[in-house]
Amino acid sequence: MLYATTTPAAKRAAFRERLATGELLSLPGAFNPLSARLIQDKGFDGVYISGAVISADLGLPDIGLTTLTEVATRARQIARMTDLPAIVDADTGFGEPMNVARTVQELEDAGVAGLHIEDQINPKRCGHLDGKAVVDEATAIKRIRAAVSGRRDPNLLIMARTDIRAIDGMTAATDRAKALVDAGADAIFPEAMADLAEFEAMRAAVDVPILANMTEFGKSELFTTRQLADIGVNIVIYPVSLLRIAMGAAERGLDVLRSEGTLEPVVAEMQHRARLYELLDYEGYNAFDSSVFNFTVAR
Ligand SMILES: C[C@](O)(C(=O)O)[C@H](CC(=O)O)C(=O)O
Ligand SMILES: [Mg+2]
Repeated sequence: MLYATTTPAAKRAAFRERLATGELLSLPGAFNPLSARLIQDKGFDGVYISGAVISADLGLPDIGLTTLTEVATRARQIARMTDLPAIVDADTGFGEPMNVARTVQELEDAGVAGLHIEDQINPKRCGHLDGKAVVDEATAIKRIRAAVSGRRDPNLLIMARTDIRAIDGMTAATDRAKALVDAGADAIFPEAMADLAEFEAMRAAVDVPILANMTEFGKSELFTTRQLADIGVNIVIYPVSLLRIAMGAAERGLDVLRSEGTLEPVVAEMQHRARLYELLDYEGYNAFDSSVFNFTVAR
């Protein structure tokens, strides 16, 4: 009932323990708090909170228009609804190194288990678009150092994302990743890897956990969890997938309503009211309610 009961500190500690096993942890992107519950119910290891989804949800493109306040608010709403650890996309950290440190504290207060800061210039753009640019190594390092110094819970996972592969190639990407690990990054998110061999090269270059971004319609092929686990990837995210699935279904439903004047043909595809109530734990609220109202006080 209400929010999940696992504390942010416990989620962070549990996430660190799971990561230390070396197994592949699978994190679908929650496009709202309710979908975080579904992700937990289906037995995934964590939830991802995507910057692209937060932007799209507001009707905006993913080009650095969202504010720290918007991202932290959404992260808090999603993270508190699940016992799973949540990893949030902090884009470029919302400013200069001092701002990055504050971003980390705000997101830590929002209850996430980890976050990633990328090395794109401001304003950033989706990592799978062409025409990106990255900052120099010294600036990228400053962002990660600032992030690490901002954190108060040592278990908050600070992940460095590098977008340099699409600009300067794979050697630049492994060099940048090593420098970011030396700067204190707990994990590496190598953006827009072209194939499995590139993930393998990244795996060989650093000895911290690495993340694979299995976003659809992007620069990477969609590898299976088996393929990614076999080469030692530690975290896989499906950042925008649930939003794409839901929006695809919504579009098809609206077309049916428009053409047939009824949604009857698509009712079977809808989540049933009973299932929604199960996810929302109506039962729990009923029990709470009756315990309040059936309460008798001895005089
Ligand atoms: C992971 C990502 O940063 C996100 O915001 O979810 C995006 C995903 C996408 O646009 O498909 C990205 O830059 O890869
Ligand atoms: Mg993003």
